[in-house]
Amino acid sequence: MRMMNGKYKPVDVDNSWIVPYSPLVSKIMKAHINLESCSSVVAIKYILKYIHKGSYQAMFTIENKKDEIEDYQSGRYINSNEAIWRILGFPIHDRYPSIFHLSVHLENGQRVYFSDENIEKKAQQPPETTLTAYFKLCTLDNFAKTLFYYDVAKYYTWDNSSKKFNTRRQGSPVNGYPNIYKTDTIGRMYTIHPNNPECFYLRILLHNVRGPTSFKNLKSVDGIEYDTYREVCQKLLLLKDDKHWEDALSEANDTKRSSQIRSLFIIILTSCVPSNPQQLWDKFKKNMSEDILYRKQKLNMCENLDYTDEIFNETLIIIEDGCLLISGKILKQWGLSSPNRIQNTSLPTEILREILYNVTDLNTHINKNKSQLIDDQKEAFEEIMDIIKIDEGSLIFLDAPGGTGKTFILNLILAEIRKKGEIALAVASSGVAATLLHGGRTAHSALKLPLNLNLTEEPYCNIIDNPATCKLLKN
Ligand SMILES: Nc1ncnc2c1ncn2[C@@H]1O[C@H](COP(=O)(O)OP(=O)(O)OP(=O)(O)O)[C@@H](O)[C@H]1O
Repeated sequence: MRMMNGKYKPVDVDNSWIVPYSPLVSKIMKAHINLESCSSVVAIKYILKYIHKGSYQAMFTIENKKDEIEDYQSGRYINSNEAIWRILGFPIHDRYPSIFHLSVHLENGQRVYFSDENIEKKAQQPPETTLTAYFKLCTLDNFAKTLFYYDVAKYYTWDNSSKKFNTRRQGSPVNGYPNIYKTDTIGRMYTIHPNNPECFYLRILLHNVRGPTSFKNLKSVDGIEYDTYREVCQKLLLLKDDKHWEDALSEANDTKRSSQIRSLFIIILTSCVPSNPQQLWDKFKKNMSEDILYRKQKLNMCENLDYTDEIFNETLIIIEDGCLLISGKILKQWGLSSPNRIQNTSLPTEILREILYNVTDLNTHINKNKSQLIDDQKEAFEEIMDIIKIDEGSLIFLDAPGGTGKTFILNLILAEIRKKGEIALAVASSGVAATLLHGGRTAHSALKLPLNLNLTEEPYCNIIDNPATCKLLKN
């Protein structure tokens, strides 16, 4: 009976259901054998499938789970292919050529396992790794000096107990070096992700520098020692240029705002492994700082204010904050100079506003107006300048009838002081008066004078404890 569409259907069983038995063939082959003639296209199945179909699958349970031998024997399923493979004694598995793993780490950056008992000893003398042993080998062995790190396993074996490389005793001899034998062993350095930049560049150097004797030695090229492995890679022209990143930033510069260019730079730094971030920064720092410059120009009411180190420093702080957020790394780890965060807090716009005058403009102003001074003005101007030069501090009252040139002299004095990069705080009692003085502000604003003296018993200037304000007033 056979199930079809939910119903049993009767099946006729005839001779075709019986495996044919041929006594003659069985006798010739000395085995029970079943011969079938395949005359249709279905034969292809027998030719291709049965040779490759491999083991059958089986489900089974293991009662005594603690007995590993029993588990193995009960669970092992040997199919015909595997059985014949074993009967004929073919190798079960093979690995060729052998692979030897080589550690890559920064100086004192190797992994050290320690316990409470041996922690001090391990700290004083960390165990050798294949890398430090390779450096030692290159110091002592002339042949090793000719090798790249990845080649060392071909000629030397690693003694794990003494943690050092020994010359091989078997293999093919090497011309010119008696007692050195070569094998096919492949040395594989562990992969280092570019997010670990210095180690990544160290690995590149190990692939390209023969016989280094120390970490320090790897950092030296033509007798010059560099600070970072990245610089050495650049010096040896091992890194690709950053043209495509330059193009990306240039393109962004055509259409994007400064903050967006900064974001792109942050992404390039954290995800794209640029070869020379410093060069990218130098090229695009102005584009990335435009909004900050604009803000400072507005704040200082000075359109001539140009890019300064403080502005770039502020940009770098924003970029570093972005990098920290994405990858937890500071700019120094990409070979960029670290922003000065202290400087940023102690040199705010308050001081910048007073020192960032355009010297050319000031000189033009002085040259134009100084020669116009009349005798009285000249006398007053020179006397005041002399007092300022003595630098002992004093109170000077300049009084004259209205419209006789007091403000004219004051602006000249301000320009004379400011052109030397010194601070001259110009204040006036009213906003209108303040606009007449170059860079003028109201005294109430600059000195935080109390607005209504009648309201407080002991009036005082509300200057908060800010080093920048103190410095400004002191100067
Ligand atoms: N030596 C000079 N040469 C050319 N122009 C001058 C000279 N001195 C003053 N002036 C001009 O005279 C005008 C009045 O000068 P200023 O405003 O300095 O006078 P003031 O004494 O400050 O006036 P007030 O008391 O009303 O504030 C200004 O336009 C100024 O440029």
